[in-house]
Amino acid sequence: MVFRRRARRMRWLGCHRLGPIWKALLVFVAIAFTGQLLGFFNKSWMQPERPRSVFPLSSDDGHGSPMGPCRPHTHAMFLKTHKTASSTVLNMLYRFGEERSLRFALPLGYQFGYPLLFNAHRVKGYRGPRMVEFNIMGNHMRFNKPEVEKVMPADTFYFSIVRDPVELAESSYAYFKAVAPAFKRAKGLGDFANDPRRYYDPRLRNNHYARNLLWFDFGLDHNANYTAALARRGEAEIRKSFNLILVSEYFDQSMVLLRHALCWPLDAVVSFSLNARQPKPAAGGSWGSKANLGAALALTDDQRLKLREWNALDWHLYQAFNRTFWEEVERFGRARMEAEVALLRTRRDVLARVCLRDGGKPVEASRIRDKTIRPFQSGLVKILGYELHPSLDNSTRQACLRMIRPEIQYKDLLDAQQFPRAQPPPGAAVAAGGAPIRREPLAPKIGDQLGGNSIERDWDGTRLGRNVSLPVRERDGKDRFR
Ligand SMILES: Nc1ncnc2c1ncn2[C@@H]1O[C@H](COP(=O)(O)OS(=O)(=O)O)[C@@H](OP(=O)(O)O)[C@H]1O
Repeated sequence: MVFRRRARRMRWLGCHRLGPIWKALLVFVAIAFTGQLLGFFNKSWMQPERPRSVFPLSSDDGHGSPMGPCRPHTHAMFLKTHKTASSTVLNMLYRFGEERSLRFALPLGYQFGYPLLFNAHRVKGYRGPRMVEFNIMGNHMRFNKPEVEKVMPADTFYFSIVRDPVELAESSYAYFKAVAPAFKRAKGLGDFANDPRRYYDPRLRNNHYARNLLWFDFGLDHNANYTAALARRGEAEIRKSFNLILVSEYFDQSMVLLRHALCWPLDAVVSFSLNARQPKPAAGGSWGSKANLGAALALTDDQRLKLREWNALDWHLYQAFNRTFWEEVERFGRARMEAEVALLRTRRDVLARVCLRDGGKPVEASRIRDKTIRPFQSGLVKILGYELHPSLDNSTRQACLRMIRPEIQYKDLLDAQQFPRAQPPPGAAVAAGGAPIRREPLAPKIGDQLGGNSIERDWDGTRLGRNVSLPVRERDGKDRFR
């Protein structure tokens, strides 16, 4: 009976008359249609003639909710605060700008003279106040608005990101243990939290990593004694300068707000977490050959409270901007936010399946076969990166590579694109994306103590120069002048 009905239906559809070629065609159309729905084959992924990105260039890429008639912002300044997921945000800016051939305000080394206050002359290619149109600025700096304004256009969108200071302290301790004297001397973060003043000398270079790091990055005095009035003044100053402050703990919601503020397509804010630490080992385990780092980072509730007090200025900022953030979400609409976050996560899952090996899990640098995409390593813990799926076609590979290329390598690539005449001679190391880079990121050599180092160096040891002759580090690690 059932079979008879099915046979009748097939006859009605005319399938019995279809030859094998028509059947194959039908199957192909069905696959292509499903692919479209899932976003695998949007226009940019299908065009083989030149490497394209996963991101179509309109503000409405068909994946997110429609953006309406707004025009995408192309003047953006991101204050890259430390240990706040800022490398993940910077990667989005890099991708967005690279795909649209926007001009980046790039540092001579890898940071804008950090930890000194920002100065416009730190920007490669700067020729005087607003002489050159820069679109995007986002490398680490200690914020200094009047100098930034010399570089960026008047209609620039300013934004930054904050994180709970206790989580931030943990990340900072793990990463800067070897360079911040206050951390170096303590047995562990708990030990430091018990009595920070015992370890902390405000005169020593790099100790800013150990106290009110957000406050410091925003250009404020991080050693000032906390008072409510001072904290409110600092907060007000930041509010005057910035259009939006994101919150690391609510990264996806932050991306939705950012995308709407900038009128950017959904794909521009879909990302894989970069610069993540290897997770803490289970009790009794150890991290590699080093001491038990799990114990070094363990904190009691009391120690967490003490860290909050020690970083009281940052705690104030975090609370204030967290409140504002949720007010923004309220204005945006809670239900609308939930729907957009769900879309963003679905899209990230799809891209992870397409792009990444091991189901998209981040892996230790040493396991990444392509050495040119290994992330920079620092401190006590292993910083994780990604491996690309081995069987990607060229254009898909280029698009995926953009999403996982570590910060240092990406900066080198953009630098080479913006200053093509300054390329190193043939034979220098070439990154996966075609850019010359150092073979492997070098260990950081941050200047020791105040006044102890006459040659000015960036955080990673790069010797800094002026715009006239620019030092580059070649594959052999020697500085040469371009
Ligand atoms: N998407 C997303 N959401 C939440 N958290 C994220 C995300 N991406 C990166 N991270 C975490 O951010 C920490 C690294 O921060 P930064 O990239 O700012 O570090 S750095 O200052 O540039 O070295 C680092 O934190 P820890 O793992 O606690 O060290 C990353 O895991």
